[in-house]
Order: sequence, then structure tokens, then C-alpha cells
Amino acid sequence: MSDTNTLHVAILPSSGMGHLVPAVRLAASLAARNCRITFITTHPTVSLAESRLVSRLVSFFPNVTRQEFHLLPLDRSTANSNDPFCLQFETIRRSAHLLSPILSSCSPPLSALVTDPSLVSAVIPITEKLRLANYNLFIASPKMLSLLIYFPTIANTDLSTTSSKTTDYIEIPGIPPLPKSWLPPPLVDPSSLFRTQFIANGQEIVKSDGILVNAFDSLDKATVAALNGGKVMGRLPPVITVGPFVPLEFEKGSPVEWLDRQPVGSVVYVCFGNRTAASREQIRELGDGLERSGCRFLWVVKEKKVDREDEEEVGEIVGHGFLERVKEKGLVVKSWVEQGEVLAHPAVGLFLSHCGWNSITEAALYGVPILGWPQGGDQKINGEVIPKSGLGIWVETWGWEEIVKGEEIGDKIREMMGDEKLKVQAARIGEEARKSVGVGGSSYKGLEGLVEKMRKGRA
Ligand SMILES: O=c1ccn([C@@H]2O[C@H](COP(=O)(O)OP(=O)(O)O[C@H]3O[C@H](CO)[C@@H](O)[C@H](O)[C@H]3O)[C@@H](O)[C@H]2O)c(=O)[nH]1
Repeated sequence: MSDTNTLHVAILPSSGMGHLVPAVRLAASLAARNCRITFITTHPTVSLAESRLVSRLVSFFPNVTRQEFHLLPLDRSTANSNDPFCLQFETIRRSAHLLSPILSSCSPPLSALVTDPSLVSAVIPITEKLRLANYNLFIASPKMLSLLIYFPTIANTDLSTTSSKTTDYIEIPGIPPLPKSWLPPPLVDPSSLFRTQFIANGQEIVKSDGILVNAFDSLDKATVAALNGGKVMGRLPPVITVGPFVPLEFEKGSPVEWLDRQPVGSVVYVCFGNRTAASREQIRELGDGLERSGCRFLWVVKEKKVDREDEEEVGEIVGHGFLERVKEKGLVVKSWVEQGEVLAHPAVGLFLSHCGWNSITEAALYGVPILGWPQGGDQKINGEVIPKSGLGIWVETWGWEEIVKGEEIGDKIREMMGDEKLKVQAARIGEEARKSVGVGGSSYKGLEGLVEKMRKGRA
């Protein structure tokens, strides 16, 4: 393909693996369709895992180039947040004016920029000035997208939960009422930085040329239809389903060989994503629950939000006595495992997950039942699709503040591991997921249509 015909797309992810992983997978899907990709990476990154993944992407695809985006230092006194990832969103947002020269110097000229919902209001004015198409890669559930779009309308209403059932819900047109108790907690705090960003992004995302969601028919088709049918809000850009993104060959690390020695469907995989830290007390109760369940388990333990700060030995965190007692049945690790490989492994029979959206879509792809335990942010809203789709359950009484006791955790695990009907349902969802991304499937067509639309340029 000559340079003048090459579709050249820039991708700007924001911070954290939950945002970077889907951006990398989208880059790979477009690169495989002969697009040239400029992958804009912010410097510095927050976690070690982020820098490693980007290096692998660029070394794997010759048509993907990395473009470093050096961020301005953030004056912390002007940003009300203690969350390192949210602060990084803000750092990128405030450095966004430095993107113009990067975008306009790309050769061949860019046809589009794909960015992240946390950056959209800072980036749209820039792409508008450059008359460059702007797409949004939405990294959470369709329901969360409808909340982002509708939230500016209700931001100034009373969002606190009360004892009165009728006022405990948010009414977003076109979708069933959403309990206020599911809202990401920072959205209810008028002074939080996350909320300020969320409102600004919700107002601007409607100006993008298209919104890509990592979903497919089994994962909330009704909400996607409501969005595209103009029910949530009139005149929205097209919402295009392109998921579930498939983990890539180059994401593979060293396999967890221990899994090869376990019987089919016998292992509970426990992982709460890459930025969710649990308290020592909750970790110990979770360990107790795993032990009580009597099941085999692979447990990725995380005590700090940012990986480079997680320095304690596993034994110190979960208890040396625990490790000794469970050594025949369980493997506890603190290091990164390639979750795609783990979920694809036949030994894995259940995923105890925090309901990060990537984790849900990956479990769906491999047909692994989920026991959902939301820990914060968008996770209760994401978790809703688990029972709706038939992929499993999320335990609404396991809140994000109170300690859940080991006994209760153990009972739930045992119950789900013995649920044969659930296994069949989850396997069916896996088949549907793979069909949707396979040639001719709905998400496959979504991506083909996207490339076509990008080639045609702005309407
Ligand atoms: O040891 C690990 C830990 C994580 N992962 C991968 O890292 C990603 C984690 O993403 P996700 O499951 O979405 O969780 P978080 O890292 O917690 O993601 C953040 O971003 C998501 C997308 O916006 C939100 O849904 C979450 O609530 C938010 O915490 C997934 O692709 C996992 O496969 C691994 O491969 N190995």
C-alpha cells in the first residue's frame, strides 16, 4: 500500500492497565487491517506493567510506532485526589495542548485520533482545531457509558442514598433505573477531581465521531440499542461494539505451569485487576474463604495500588501458616500473571473478580463463570451484566467498605464451583463471544466498518 493510501491512526490511551490493555488490543486489530498506528505513550507512566506492555506492542508490529508524549509536572495542590491514576489523567489533560504538534507532524497525515474517555474533553478541542476525526475507546460497560453521557444532566441533583426506595435510583432514559448505591463513590463527592473530569468528559464525548465499546451482544445489547436508538440522549455519535478484545500473542509471559497439573475445571482464579489494593484484614479473610472452600485456587494478591510499591513478600501478606497449609491446593502469587492465558486454561473453573470491565470481557471470551465482588469505581455498574448475561453472579451485599468474612466467601465459592448449569451457560457465552469477533461476526463487522469510516474521513 502506498503512503498516500495508508490509513494512519493515532491512539492516545490514559493511565492504568485497565485503560492501556484495550487500547493496545485495538491498535493490534487496526494494525492487522493494514493501518499504520502511532501509539502515543505518556512519559512517565504510573506502573511498570504499562511500560512493559507498550514496548511489546511496538516490537511486535512493524506498522505501530511509539510516540512519546512528555507530560508537564502537575501542581498537586490544584488537584483534589489521592489516586495516582486519576492524578495521571489530570496530568495528561493539562498537558493536552502539547499534543497539537505531535498530531500535526505525523506522516503520512493522520486520519483519526482514538482516545480514552478520561481525556476526551481535553482532547476534543485539539482535534477540532486540527479538523481531525476523534474516536473514543470506551473502556468500561455500555451502562457506564450511558451514565457518563447522562451524568452532567443529574450532577447537581441529590445523589446520596436514602432510606426511601423511590429516590434511591437514577433514571437514565432508555435504560432500567440504576441504584444510586452503585455509583462510583467519587461521583457523589462534589469536590472530587474524578467527578469534575467525569462531568466535563460526559459533556464533550457527544462531539466525538464514534464511540467504540469493548462489548458484544451477550454483554448488554439492550443498553447499546438504547444508546444508538437515541433513547439515552438524542444525537449521539454511533456506538460501535468491537469486543470482546482478544488477548494478544505478545501479551503472553511465562505460563503458570502449576495449572497444567490441576484437573479440568478445578481451579478458582482470584484476581482484582492491576490497581485494586485490599486491606491486610480482607486479604486474610479471603485466604480463609479459599481454604474453607476446599477448592484449588490461583490467587494474585495485591496490597498496593501501584505495582512498583508492592514490596512485601507473599508470606508476609497472606500469612506463612496459610501458605504452608494450602500448599497442596493453592498457588499464591504477587507478580503479574497473563490473565488471558490463565482464563483460557482448561483447569480454571471460576473467576473471583472485582468486575473490572476487561476482566469481565476476558472471562466472557473464554466462557469462565464469574463470582463478582466489586471493589470500587465502575465495578458495581459493570457487575450488573454478570447475572443478566448468565455468566455468574455478583454479591450485592459484599460492599466496598465492610470486611467480608471467610466463611461467607468459602460458601459462595463452593456453591458456584458445583453449579453445572452455570458452566454450560458460561461456555455458551464464550462461544457467542468468539463468534462476534470471528470473521463476519458483529464485532468483526464493527471494526471493518470503523476502518471504512475512518478512511472516508470526517462527515
Ligand atoms: O495479574 C494480572 C492483573 C491484571 N491483568 C490484566 O489487566 C487488566 C485489568 O483490567 P480490569 O479487569 O478492567 O481491571 P483494573 O485494572 O482494575 O481496571 C480499571 O479500569 C477498568 C476499565 O475502565 C475499570 O473497569 C476498572 O474498574 C478499573 O479499576 C486485564 O486485561 C487483565 O487481564 C493481567 O493480565 N494480569
